[in-house]
Amino acid sequence: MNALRSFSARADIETILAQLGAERLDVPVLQPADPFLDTAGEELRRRIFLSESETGETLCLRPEFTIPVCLHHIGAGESAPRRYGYVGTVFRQRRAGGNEFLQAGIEDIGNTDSAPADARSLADALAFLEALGVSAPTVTTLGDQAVFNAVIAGLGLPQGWAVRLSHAFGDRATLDATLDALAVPPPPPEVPADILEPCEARDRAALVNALSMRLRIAGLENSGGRDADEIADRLIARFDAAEIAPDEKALATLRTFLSISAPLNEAAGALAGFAEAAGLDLSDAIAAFGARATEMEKAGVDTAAISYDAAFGRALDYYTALVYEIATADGLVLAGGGRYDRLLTMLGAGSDVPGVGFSVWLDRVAALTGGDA
Ligand SMILES: N[C@@H](Cc1c[nH]c[nH+]1)C(=O)O
Repeated sequence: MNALRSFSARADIETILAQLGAERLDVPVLQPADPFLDTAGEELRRRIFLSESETGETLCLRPEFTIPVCLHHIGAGESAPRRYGYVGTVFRQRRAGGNEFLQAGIEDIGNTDSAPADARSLADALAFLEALGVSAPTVTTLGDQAVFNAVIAGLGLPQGWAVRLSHAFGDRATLDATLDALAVPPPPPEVPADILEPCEARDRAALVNALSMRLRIAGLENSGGRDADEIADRLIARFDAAEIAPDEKALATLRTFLSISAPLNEAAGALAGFAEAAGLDLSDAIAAFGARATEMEKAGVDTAAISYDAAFGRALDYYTALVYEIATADGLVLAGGGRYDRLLTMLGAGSDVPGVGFSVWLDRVAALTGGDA
């Protein structure tokens, strides 16, 4: 596998990146950890290799490229759209197998014409795999966080639940657990009387006082743990959650939505049928979805061969709309990507900057093609 890191392998990738119209960008292996911890979500957070600088800054070995590429774009003060291409090692802790993986990809940042940019991203990912010599049939699965969010908004679920569900999208087990919890709200936490009273009254100031007193008595104040404010917010959220009556109809509608699966060229119709039956106005989300599928066709993508799965998401928190993966017939993911329209603002951009991109897992491709990537 050492051959994967060889110069000739990288030179091939650079040719492919250039052919796909991306400019090559190198980003440091050692990155500030906070941007990943804040924006990438739980699944990646668990896998990050953390370290600390002499000055106390928390650093990490880059676990992926999208965030460092966005940070570069912001830091360089770019205002024009750019297409960045990259190749290099990413580091993720795994219980079994290796911890270092070779990735290459393209991030298309600042292009406000979303539908064609999305289409180009998927077409590029497919072309990338073909250029690497992947000839076995692949399976492309597509999901859409924006459609999911529109359904949640249309169902009028309480804000706290909407946020939880939106975060859970991309992780089927967490999503199912959240749906189950929504059906049977958890009982309120058991707390002593001096805490219970302000909780039930939702008297936040009194609750913070009572909690501060207990922390002080226990000698825990300012011990670097969660402080009274944060504990108060969590307690109030748990009391709120316990009081929300389960809305069975909304839940059933949500489950029906999550079971929708159709070839991409029929998916807008399937979504429209669902929206009508459920009495939801999803017209904006469906129009954007349909326009994107049309652009994909124009870009030469066989949309009849792509599966839209309403429950499909990726386990990274920064996606806002399109998500997709290209896998082998037996489910090994070779490439994945999607749109992240809020990520650059979260990372410090002064105005809205849209982005879409994908990464290819070169080690897996090499194992498949028998080549050295
Ligand atoms: N960085 C993502 C893939 C991606 C690139 N751009 C958008 N998404 C990953 O490692 O899975």
